[in-house]
Amino acid sequence: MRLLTAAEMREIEMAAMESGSMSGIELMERAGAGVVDAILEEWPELRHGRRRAVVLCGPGNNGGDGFVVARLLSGCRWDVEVRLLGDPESVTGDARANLDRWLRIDAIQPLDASYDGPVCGEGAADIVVDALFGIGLSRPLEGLETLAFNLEDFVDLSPDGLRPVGNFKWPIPKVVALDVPSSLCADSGKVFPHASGAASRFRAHLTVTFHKLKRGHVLGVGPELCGRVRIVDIGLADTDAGLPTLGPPARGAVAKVEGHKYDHGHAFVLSGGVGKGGAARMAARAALRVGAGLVTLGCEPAALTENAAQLNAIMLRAVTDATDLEQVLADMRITALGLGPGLGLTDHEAALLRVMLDAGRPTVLDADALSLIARDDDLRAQVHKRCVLTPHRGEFARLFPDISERLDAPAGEGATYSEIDAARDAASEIGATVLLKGPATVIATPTGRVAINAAVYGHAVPWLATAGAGDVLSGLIVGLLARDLSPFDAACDAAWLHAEAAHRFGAGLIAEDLPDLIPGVLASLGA
Ligand SMILES: NC(=O)C1=CN([C@@H]2O[C@H](COP(=O)(O)OP(=O)(O)OC[C@H]3O[C@@H](n4cnc5c(N)ncnc54)[C@H](OP(=O)(O)O)[C@@H]3O)[C@@H](O)[C@H]2O)[C@@H](O)CC1
Ligand SMILES: Nc1ncnc2c1ncn2[C@@H]1O[C@H](COP(=O)(O)OP(=O)(O)O)[C@@H](O)[C@H]1O
Ligand SMILES: [K+]
Repeated sequence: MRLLTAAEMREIEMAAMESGSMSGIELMERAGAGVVDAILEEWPELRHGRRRAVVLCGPGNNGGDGFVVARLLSGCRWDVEVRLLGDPESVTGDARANLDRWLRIDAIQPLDASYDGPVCGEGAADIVVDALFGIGLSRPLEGLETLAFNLEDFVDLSPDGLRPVGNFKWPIPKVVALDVPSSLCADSGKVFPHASGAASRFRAHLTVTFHKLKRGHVLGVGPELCGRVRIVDIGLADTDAGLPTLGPPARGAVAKVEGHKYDHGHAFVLSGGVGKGGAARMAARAALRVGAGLVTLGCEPAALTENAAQLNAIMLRAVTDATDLEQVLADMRITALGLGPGLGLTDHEAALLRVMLDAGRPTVLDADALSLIARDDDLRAQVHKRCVLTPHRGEFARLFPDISERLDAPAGEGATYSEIDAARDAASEIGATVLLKGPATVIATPTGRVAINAAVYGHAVPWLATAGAGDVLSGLIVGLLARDLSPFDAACDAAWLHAEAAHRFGAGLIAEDLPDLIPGVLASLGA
């Protein structure tokens, strides 16, 4: 799956039109027809009976698609009301041609403060089509602040899809967004606010997009606002434009074909103190499950008994202080390091972190290790290019406050800053691979390589929002680093394996389940 920016989509469209293989009007017709098919596939019951649609059209080509949808639904004997935002005279080009075709069928109504909105109750629409703005939206919304209704209200998550009105419960009109819900930035998954400061957003039950997904469908609040997404083929050539989302690791990257255990690397995971070892134990187990030949957990002497009671295949090593840790790491057969989960935040842990970074080996920095780095410039300066940092958004904000501020700002004028930009800038600033966690996890290197694991829509794994899931991810990366994968490949493959394992398990997942799901995932890759 490839994610396009709005500019990439326009380039593809322009190339098709310039080559003469497709005209703009043909593309618009295919887009509108694809939307109608998608609606009827999504809700087959709408194929029967006299149905009603309200189509909200904007002044550009997104509105043009809306006029096509209105015409085609009307051709299916639907009652269709078209509402246009702005002056009809300002509609030009292919959208104008389709507005004119619609005007030969019926009149249009203005979409302004005089309109109360699609009703919910008797005479309500079955479908509300949001064709106001698509990929052309590039600044805060104008002209919509006076609307008396809020489309977000229609996307009611009530399980029966009904809303009480008076003494009755009525079906809620289904909101279908064309290309993107109309306040969503197609490049970043952020929301454009209203120029007036009004807070309402457009949200849909179903978003129908064209040719390929756009970045905004996957990033930020995109998945929340889009509902479900369908992609319509409008006959544009398949190119290698866009950012590919991660797929399964190649068998060669994860299979164990031959060799001694030391040929598959030795991972060393540093644990927290007494009663704090659970997170590191889960990370160590994940490292072993993903194929590291050996895994050793280092802990303070007082925590040895507790850890020994829980571990068998994972070796234990007491680590008293920084000098002792230096001796452990003098063993060059230790090929990857991991620390942070449950580690602690005192000077003692800071000293251990310094030794781990000094070792210069592939190292995963997670959780408390990230917080230690965020508050100590000397430690931060020791981060090197063989490190992988795995912050969630809170840790990211502590580590990269300026970048985080840009990321949190709403969409404004011009290019909008996304998690992709943020991860890339963070990796460049700190000189190491950064994996920014979330439903869409972004991995970036200091040289500008970037990848995204999109656990959204059909691949959504909300059950990963569970304590310790991130600790397991860090362990998977340590295991793959120990096996000599590059920081970027280890982070990418681990992110995919982690989400895939969670997806297979589904509801009820807890972090402890995750390492033991890895063999099933590896087996299906032929490893
Ligand atoms: N590309 C393709 O291959 C295909 C594209 N197709 C369709 O075209 C869509 C893109 O169309 P588009 O480029 O005309 O942009 P669109 O989203 O309609 O918005 C632009 C209009 O909105 C206005 N406007 C902008 N911001 C505003 C604001 N904040 N507040 C108020 N107004 C604002 C802006 O005005 P202006 O900036 O010129 O003042 C302009 O009039 C795409 O999403 C898809 O649906 C399909 O037909 C299939 C093939
Ligand atoms: N809703 C979600 N969809 C997909 N992945 C998620 C979701 N919520 C959390 N995750 C993933 O679960 C992990 C949680 O990590 P983290 O926030 O560090 O938790 P913890 O510190 O408890 O281990 C990350 O890999 C993140 O990408
Ligand atoms: K739209």
